[in-house]
Amino acid sequence: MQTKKIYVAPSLLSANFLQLDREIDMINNSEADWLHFDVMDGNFVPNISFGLPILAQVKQQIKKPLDVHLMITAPERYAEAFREAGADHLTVHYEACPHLHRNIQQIRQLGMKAGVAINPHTSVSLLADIIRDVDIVLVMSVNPGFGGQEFIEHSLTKVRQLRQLINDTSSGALIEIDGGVTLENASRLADAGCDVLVAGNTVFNSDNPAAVIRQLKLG
Ligand SMILES: O=C(CO)[C@H](O)[C@H](O)COP(=O)(O)O
Ligand SMILES: [Fe+2]
Repeated sequence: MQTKKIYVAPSLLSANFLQLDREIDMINNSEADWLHFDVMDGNFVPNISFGLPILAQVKQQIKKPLDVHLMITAPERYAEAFREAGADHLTVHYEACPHLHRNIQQIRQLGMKAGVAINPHTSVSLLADIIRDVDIVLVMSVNPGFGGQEFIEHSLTKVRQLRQLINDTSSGALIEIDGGVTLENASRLADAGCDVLVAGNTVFNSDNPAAVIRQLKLG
């Protein structure tokens, strides 16, 4: 049973886009901490979602920090544009960044919190030399590209390894888990060391999204 604060970040990917106005109001009036915004380019991942113009409009109405997850190749090309469109946190993929340290510096210099995401096959040990420089580590617990997939159980081991790495290095990074988060696995994720739960399908495809967000926060 965990007692620390758990952040909940509903993922807009599973929202009803014909009723975005209502969905954003629901988030504003809920206990959600951040709004998670998944950008996919059809190249790094086999799907295309939404991008800068939508983010800029969402920014006008949302009252919570915008947590942008870039699933795109060469994300450094767009860091400044995402800042201008309203991103508060910008997370790039380890697998998409041969110059990750430079990319993280760029994001921080632009005034955003900087995150690194790792795919299910990417080892936590590869983060040893960047862990002190990031604000967020996003552990993908499904293969990126789609909402509503099944949680990969091995992700729990990765979260425990990451918690150990963060403790050993006195890093201040938050652990964010993304993919297949449900009311059933939330407490195990919190106990393993997660700080932030991203949830798309579980929140937006429920009868009472605000109540689900509240329950997820209890871990
Ligand atoms: O990054 C993502 C997909 O690549 C999404 O944030 C993630 O899949 C959330 O959706 P769900 O909670 O429905 O699994
Ligand atoms: Fe995501």
